[in-house]
Amino acid sequence: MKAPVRVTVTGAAGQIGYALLFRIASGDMLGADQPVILQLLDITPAMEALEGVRMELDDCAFPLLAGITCSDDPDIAFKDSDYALLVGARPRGPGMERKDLLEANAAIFSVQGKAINNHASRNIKVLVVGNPANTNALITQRNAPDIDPRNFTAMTRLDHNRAMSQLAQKTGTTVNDVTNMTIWGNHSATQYPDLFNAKVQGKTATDLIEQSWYEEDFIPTVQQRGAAIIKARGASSAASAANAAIDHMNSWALGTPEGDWVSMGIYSDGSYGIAEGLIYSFPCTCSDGDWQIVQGVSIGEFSQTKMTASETELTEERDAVAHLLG
Ligand SMILES: NC(=O)c1ccc[n+]([C@@H]2O[C@H](COP(=O)([O-])OP(=O)(O)OC[C@H]3O[C@@H](n4cnc5c(N)ncnc54)[C@H](O)[C@@H]3O)[C@@H](O)[C@H]2O)c1
Ligand SMILES: O=C(O)C[C@H](O)C(=O)O
Repeated sequence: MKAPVRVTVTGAAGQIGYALLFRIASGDMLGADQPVILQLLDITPAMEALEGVRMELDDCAFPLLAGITCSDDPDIAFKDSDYALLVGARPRGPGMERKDLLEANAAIFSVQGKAINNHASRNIKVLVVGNPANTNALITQRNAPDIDPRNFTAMTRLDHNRAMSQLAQKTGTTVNDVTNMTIWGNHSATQYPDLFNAKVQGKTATDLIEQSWYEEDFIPTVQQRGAAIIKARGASSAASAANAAIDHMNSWALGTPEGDWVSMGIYSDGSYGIAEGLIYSFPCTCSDGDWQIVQGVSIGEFSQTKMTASETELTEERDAVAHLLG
């Protein structure tokens, strides 16, 4: 058996937390041979509810669960942490865009970035789920200057998975037939799901569908899926968000399959002309616990316009939180 790793989850008493913790503890995220110590963070008024979640985790008798701590202090929750899932943040309600949460949530991530910088493992892998995820990841990264910026990522895997399902349904196939999906940009309504490079049973997706469906149905459906779920459920996505967080960390830690890639919001190195230092979603392969941006993906005029629009939005979000960027 491997030595246990420390996994911090913030917002652990919330609805995504409830769908996430049991899957981490059962081995879905880091593998069936990797014990975990859960370090759970929430705010002081949520401590009693968090204690209830801890009791339920105990009651599952997970063989891989080597310990649980619950705290309202980020300095304790991030101590020696190897993996961190930053979920704790306010969700949006009907009629809001995710960037409307910036003011309410941004301060959380500057505090947590500092705690990570001061207390976490130098190799920590951080996934930001709390919205607006890309810019919150940027704030976290900029407040942790002693840690490699590559270790800070934002979740666009839910959008990636949504796009795969929509394409599979349209082409009468299953998600097992869909590869090379890419979400470019921000986890927002400007995100760009790219079907020019996606494949269904090895064939280019855009050869199998009409351009009108792509532009008028597929892209808006993927872009607006979060809002559609809020409208239908009266609460934002939780189980599918937790599932995507598991997928993101699993790919990063254990690798992506040969010939395929995943979408990750990562620190831009200037690839595809995207401003360096933004947290932007790119196609990525992962191996040996590290990610690489897939190079040489073909970008036509249609794609370029949409990729730039999302980059512009991220630049605006970054400028709006300049005071928190360390
Ligand atoms: N990136 C994505 O794809 C994606 C998908 C779904 C939801 N989200 C976002 O995830 C976030 C959480 O959603 P939820 O449905 O679990 O919300 P929720 O309200 O059910 O839970 C949020 C939890 O965070 C806690 N919290 C608040 N401030 C905190 C702080 N400073 N430190 C630690 N914990 C804190 C709250 O007490 C609560 O327990 C929201 O911002 C939501 O918009 C992102
Ligand atoms: O849409 C939201 O606000 C929640 C989440 O980001 C989602 O995409 O489901």
